[in-house]
Amino acid sequence: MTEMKRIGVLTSGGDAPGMNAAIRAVTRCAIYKGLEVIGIRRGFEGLLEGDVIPLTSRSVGGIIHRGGTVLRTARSERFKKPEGQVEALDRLRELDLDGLILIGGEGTFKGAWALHQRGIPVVGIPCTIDNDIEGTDMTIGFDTAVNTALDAVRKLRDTASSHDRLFIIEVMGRRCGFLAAQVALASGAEYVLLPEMPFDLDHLCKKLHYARRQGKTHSLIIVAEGVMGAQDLAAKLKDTAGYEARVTVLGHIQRGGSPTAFDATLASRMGAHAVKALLEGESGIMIGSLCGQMVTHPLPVAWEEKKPLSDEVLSLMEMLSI
Ligand SMILES: Nc1ncnc2c1ncn2[C@@H]1O[C@H](COP(=O)(O)OP(=O)(O)O)[C@@H](O)[C@H]1O
Ligand SMILES: O=P(O)(O)OC[C@H]1O[C@](O)(COP(=O)(O)O)[C@@H](O)[C@@H]1O
Ligand SMILES: [Mg+2]
Repeated sequence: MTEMKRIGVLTSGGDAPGMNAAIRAVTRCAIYKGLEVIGIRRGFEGLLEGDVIPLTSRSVGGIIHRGGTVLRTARSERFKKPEGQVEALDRLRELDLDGLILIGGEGTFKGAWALHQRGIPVVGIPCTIDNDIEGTDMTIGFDTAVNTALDAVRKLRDTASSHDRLFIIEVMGRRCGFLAAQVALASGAEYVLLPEMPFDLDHLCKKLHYARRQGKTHSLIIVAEGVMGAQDLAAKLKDTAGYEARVTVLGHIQRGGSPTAFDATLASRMGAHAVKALLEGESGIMIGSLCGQMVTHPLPVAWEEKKPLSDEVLSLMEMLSI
């Protein structure tokens, strides 16, 4: 095992609130343990270009509460190819880095695994508003995104109830519905459409008819972007059952803003645990938080096992939306 002297840290994939808190925790814990820290800008793309900056305790000051990522982020097609990975290896050697901490989602972890297999010690910190990573109850950024979307949905409920209207609200989630399900439950929406479940227009129309018969004068439908666009859903409801719906697409607003206390805390704990794991000689692993405890798993856990939606949450939605 090489003695760790100098490590790198990068953020990659979609940004998420709490990325800065994680960068700060990694940097300060590493410096506390006597390491030098190099920040790599714009994820794998910046790594390929050698776009780096030394990080100090002071340079990561004043960022714990800020959304986005001071290191910036990117999605890099070049790095996905073996030639890109070999090039990245050369850059890492030139930079004289003994290990790398990668903050991002499932795609970032696949990239981290490629580097691990090529002999670079890596540790992944799960950070995405999608919460679609197995091995951790929560990813950094998810709680903030839920609260941001919830705040918007509550405002829409005000106007929906004042005008006796049906609203369709589209939230992020191309392949997973954690955000949609949690926002729907917490906002008291009548219906939620998730990528994990088959779309059933007939069932939706029946629920809306039933709601009206029960005396409900307004309804909220949450749809994850991966199921279909909110406009398309509104058109289907109009064509099939004559429903007039107002549409709101929350979009990238869900990715910004200050991290909640939960996310800033999770990011700080995961950042510290990542440095500890790297110093203990671990590699090819991700940090997780299970039942409040910091844990580690091999990186492939993140994509080989699909994180299931909670049946309890789904059946509760069904019960509470009558
Ligand atoms: N299979 C893969 N092999 C190597 N690198 C990958 C792979 N998948 C994704 N990546 C790298 O990770 C980056 C971030 O992944 P992406 O899926 O965009 O975001 P996230 O990490 O948030 O899920 C990609 O742009 C790419 O450079
Ligand atoms: O910002 P982009 O590139 O349009 O990507 C949008 C996607 O990124 C996310 O916000 C976050 O996904 P990742 O964390 O996997 O990058 C998804 O919810 C959304 O589908
Ligand atoms: Mg992802």
